[in-house]
Amino acid sequence: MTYINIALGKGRLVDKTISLLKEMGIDFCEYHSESRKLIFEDPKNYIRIVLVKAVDVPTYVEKGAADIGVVGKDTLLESGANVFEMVNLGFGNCKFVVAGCEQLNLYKKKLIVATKYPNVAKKYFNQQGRSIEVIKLNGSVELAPLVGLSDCIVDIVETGTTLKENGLKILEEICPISARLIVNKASYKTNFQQVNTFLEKLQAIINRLEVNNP
Ligand SMILES: Nc1ncnc2c1ncn2[C@@H]1O[C@H](COP(=O)(O)OP(=O)(O)OP(=O)(O)O)[C@@H](O)[C@H]1O
Ligand SMILES: O=P(O)(O)OC[C@H]1O[C@H](OP(=O)(O)OP(=O)(O)O)[C@H](O)[C@@H]1O
Repeated sequence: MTYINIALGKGRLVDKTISLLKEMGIDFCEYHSESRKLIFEDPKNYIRIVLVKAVDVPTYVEKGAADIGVVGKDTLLESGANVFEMVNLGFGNCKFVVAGCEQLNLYKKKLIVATKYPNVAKKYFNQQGRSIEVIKLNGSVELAPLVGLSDCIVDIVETGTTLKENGLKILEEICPISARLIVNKASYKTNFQQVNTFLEKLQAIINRLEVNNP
């Protein structure tokens, strides 16, 4: 048996992922949320987790540094990584939207869009034949239209609190988002049995949780 390496983004998705793994009988006894350690192992189950920046999860998996990754659909779409997307984990639910001031004309000639997700934004507008100028930001994106940096934003919305507190509205919905389990293409072939057993166990737990929590 070899270890299965799982890349997890340090951040919002980590606790739910570790709880889900625990339901599967996989336990990283040394792990706690304040730890600065980046690798944890469950030697009984041959599972190792590596904690990376959320945006880097697709890279670790595509390049084979991890066999499996847990990543938001937003990050996955933006990365365009060449990986297998295998399971919708059903948490980390939010949605991609275009947001701005209520009276904004989204069809104005040169729309300036601020976003952490330039590829997603370009694809969405270009598919509709609308050309945009993208300004790439790394956070606090809601600020951009308020200070005249952009006309609107493409970002994720969960509760809507950030938009509301900054006087912005959802103008268009792009697509729903949730956490996804991704698999390296080579690992899926060369280590099929071990990876597939893991996926089957995981799917069974997700099905059970859905039945108990519809
Ligand atoms: N407000 C939110 N509500 C629900 N899910 C969210 C929210 N923000 C992000 N997510 C989901 O959780 C994933 C991980 O978010 P997290 O904040 O940990 O990383 P990040 O967005 O890359 O942030 P950072 O730049 O701080 O590392 C996102 O890719 C998205 O799928
Ligand atoms: O609808 P809400 O529940 O308010 O959540 C949405 C906010 O959460 C994310 O930001 P994050 O907290 O990751 O901060 P960031 O500005 O650094 O991206 C996202 O970019 C929104 O700003």
